[in-house]
Amino acid sequence: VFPPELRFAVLKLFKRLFNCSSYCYFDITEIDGVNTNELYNAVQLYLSSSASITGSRLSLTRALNSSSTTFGLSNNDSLVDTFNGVSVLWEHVVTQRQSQTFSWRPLPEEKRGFTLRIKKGDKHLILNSYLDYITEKANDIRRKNQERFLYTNSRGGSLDSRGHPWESVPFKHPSTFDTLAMDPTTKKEIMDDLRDFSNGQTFYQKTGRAWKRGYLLYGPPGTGKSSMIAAMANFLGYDVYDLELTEVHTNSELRKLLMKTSSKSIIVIEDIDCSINLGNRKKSNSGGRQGYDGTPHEMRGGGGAGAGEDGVNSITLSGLLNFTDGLWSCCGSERIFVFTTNHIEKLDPALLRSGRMDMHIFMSYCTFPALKILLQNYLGFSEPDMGLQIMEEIEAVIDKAQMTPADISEVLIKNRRHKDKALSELLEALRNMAERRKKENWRSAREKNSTEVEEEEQEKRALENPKQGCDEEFEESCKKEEEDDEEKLN
Ligand SMILES: Nc1ncnc2c1ncn2[C@@H]1O[C@H](COP(=O)(O)OP(=O)(O)OP(=O)(O)O)[C@@H](O)[C@H]1O
Repeated sequence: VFPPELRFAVLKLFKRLFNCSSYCYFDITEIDGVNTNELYNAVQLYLSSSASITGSRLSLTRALNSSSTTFGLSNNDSLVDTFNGVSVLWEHVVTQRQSQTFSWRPLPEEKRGFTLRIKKGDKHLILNSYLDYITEKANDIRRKNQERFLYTNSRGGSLDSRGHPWESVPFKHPSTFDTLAMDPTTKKEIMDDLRDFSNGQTFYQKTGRAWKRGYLLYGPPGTGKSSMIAAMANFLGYDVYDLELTEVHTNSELRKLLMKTSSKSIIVIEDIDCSINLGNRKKSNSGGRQGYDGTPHEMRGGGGAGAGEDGVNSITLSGLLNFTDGLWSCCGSERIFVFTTNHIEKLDPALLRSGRMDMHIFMSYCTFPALKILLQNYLGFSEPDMGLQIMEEIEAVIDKAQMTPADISEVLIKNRRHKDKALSELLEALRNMAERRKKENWRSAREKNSTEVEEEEQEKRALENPKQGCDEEFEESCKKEEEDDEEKLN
């Protein structure tokens, strides 16, 4: 007759009334104010794997695309765990959130939490060490499972059923630093830098710096920027937050998203030049550019629908920099920011200034050392194969061809069962491409030349007929004055 929530609440009340003298209770809620409570996640993971646990009813879950099954406590069920000879009781408390509850943002329909019951006499003996043990165990489990997630911000800033603004799927990108074709020295530098960063807790504490690092990956499409991010995540065992800026409409939305990211994560903004109008600076009267002044930057391509001129409703470059640099960037630790762009020349110098992005990494067209890595991975090449005559011919042409690793991979995949055919097709593709590049360079040089000649001729004409030039200038200045007057009148 009684609904389960009521039954549970009455039972809980009774239990507390009768046990109040001998037990104490600790509530670990899923959402702590605005932040996800990491202890809740740790307890959930710990309970899902602890062999010492005995429970009669467990819930089994397997995330979409995940290979592992986890079990946990069913809603409003309890189980006993033992630590250092002391028995404790865990209850998983799930209640419906009251719809009339006032909140500044939509909250999940269900309120979840764990309640830990410990005998009062045992509290001082185990509480702290038990919670430390659980956190450590949960981290071990995560590392062992290599379970990492790829998060993306939900469309239009909506929240999922658990009140998270990020949607997640298990992250299983196979790219590693071994599979990444790039200059070995740069690769080693990046790996050392990442290693130093993840082992650098004491250093960052000692120097008073936020434990975060920024990388800017730039280069033509298909040179491996996304693959590099995946390799970084796999190398460090971090989660990836793929931040779709066009779905974020205000700086405060951006801040909230950042607050909901966990530590040991890589926050990625791909194609930064397309996501936010970074070229927007104060224009002088003549239309020329002035330095960055923090004025609002509207979203490009309609992504910032509803973005207002006053900056209330739009992402600004300063907002983005606060996000990576300012106080807000420190609301978590051990975080890496990665921006990618195909057009570094379009980026605002404010983003490129030293201290903003710690490392600028150029992802170049395929070089010969990078090609060797692709050949090893795709065709199983070994050292003796590298001495083949055709390799010399390839080496001679590869830089001129300016082919991306993505294009070269395509040729190799197609012929992966026939090494010789793969190499000869590759050489042919490289030669064709080198020829095309030569023609393109020649054409653009010719265009440049003809523009220069035209300009020279114009100058010559102006010198020969100075009056005409003066008249034109005079006319131009009159026109400008008229325009200025009109503007003032308006
Ligand atoms: N440096 C590389 N090493 C190994 N594989 C690569 C490399 N670059 C590209 N590839 C291959 O090409 C595919 C596309 O590369 P990727 O998406 O990483 O390039 P990108 O630079 O991020 O391109 P875009 O700028 O278009 O997003 C990858 O799946 C990978 O197989």
